[in-house]
Amino acid sequence: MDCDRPPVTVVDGYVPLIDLSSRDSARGRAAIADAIGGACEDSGFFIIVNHRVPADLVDRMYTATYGFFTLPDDKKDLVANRPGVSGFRRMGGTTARSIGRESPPDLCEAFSAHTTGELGDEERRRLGDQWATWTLANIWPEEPADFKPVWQEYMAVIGELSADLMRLFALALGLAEDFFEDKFDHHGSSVTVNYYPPQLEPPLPGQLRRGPHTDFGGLTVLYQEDERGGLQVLQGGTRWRDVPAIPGTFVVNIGDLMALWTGGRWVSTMHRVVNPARGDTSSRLTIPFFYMPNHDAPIEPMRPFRETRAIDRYDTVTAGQWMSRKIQKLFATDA
Ligand SMILES: O=C(O)CCC(=O)C(=O)O
Ligand SMILES: [Fe+2]
Repeated sequence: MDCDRPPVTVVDGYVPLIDLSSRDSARGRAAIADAIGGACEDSGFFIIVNHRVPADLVDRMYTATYGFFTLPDDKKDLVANRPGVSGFRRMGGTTARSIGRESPPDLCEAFSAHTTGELGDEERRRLGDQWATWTLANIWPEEPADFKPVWQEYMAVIGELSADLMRLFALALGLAEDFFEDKFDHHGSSVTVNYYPPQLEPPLPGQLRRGPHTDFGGLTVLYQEDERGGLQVLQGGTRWRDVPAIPGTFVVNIGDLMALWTGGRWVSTMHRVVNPARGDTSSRLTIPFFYMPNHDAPIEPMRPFRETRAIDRYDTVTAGQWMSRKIQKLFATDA
């Protein structure tokens, strides 16, 4: 790309499309960082194109994951999440509870694995003493046969992309590019896939595919199935905007910890996934990679932002405590 051309294309005025192709040159990085900074102050959401994640890897990840979710339930239950392991959940939780709202459970199945999930028991025990998903061992299905290697490859590649996005975030905030490196050098990120099954029955009142929430961590890189939208992001506290599903792109949004670190200058925006129109019985699969900082990273606003407005920290001190509190609410079986 010509670095003099702005790297942003406005798709809908709220969630811009940012072209990452010039990210090898200092000039290109500065222009991209500028576009990212604008988006993160406004909506906290943007879409990336020319991200260099091989299309073939995304295809293999989609195919293996879709293959798993469309197995019979008894096969999926072989790798059901249980104490000490991640894995399959028939119900993806009640996401609205993470923001203190009550609703029927989300119409969603989920499968999770963590970047720390392959460590030995002893090493995982050292990742904090609170209940935490990133201390869970991964559990893998035998079918489809390539599920585990494809997920591992995908997590490594999107982890690298996320680390570079954090370097661009640092530039956007006027910080040294490596500013966030020591906050993510033993990160416990996860892929928690959402499979939204065909809706053969009408949803209950107030029931969504995923209820309103903000993401908890540093940033999220989301693959959404082409042309089957549903993701909406809140604008101005009242207006839900559709996030376009554009083939070959990822949606990136920042999580609560970026908002906390920047003293609220960047926004972690509420989003949700709405149901398809009645009679539309298509399923939808999305693959979010949640880039979570080290569990022991502090969460007070970073030095340049200490004087900006205070935000609710739930009196938590570390990133791990914050994320653990949020995740527990989401999966609580009673409020
Ligand atoms: O499925 C989607 O489009 C988004 C899901 C989401 O917001 C999440 O998993 O945090
Ligand atoms: Fe989300």
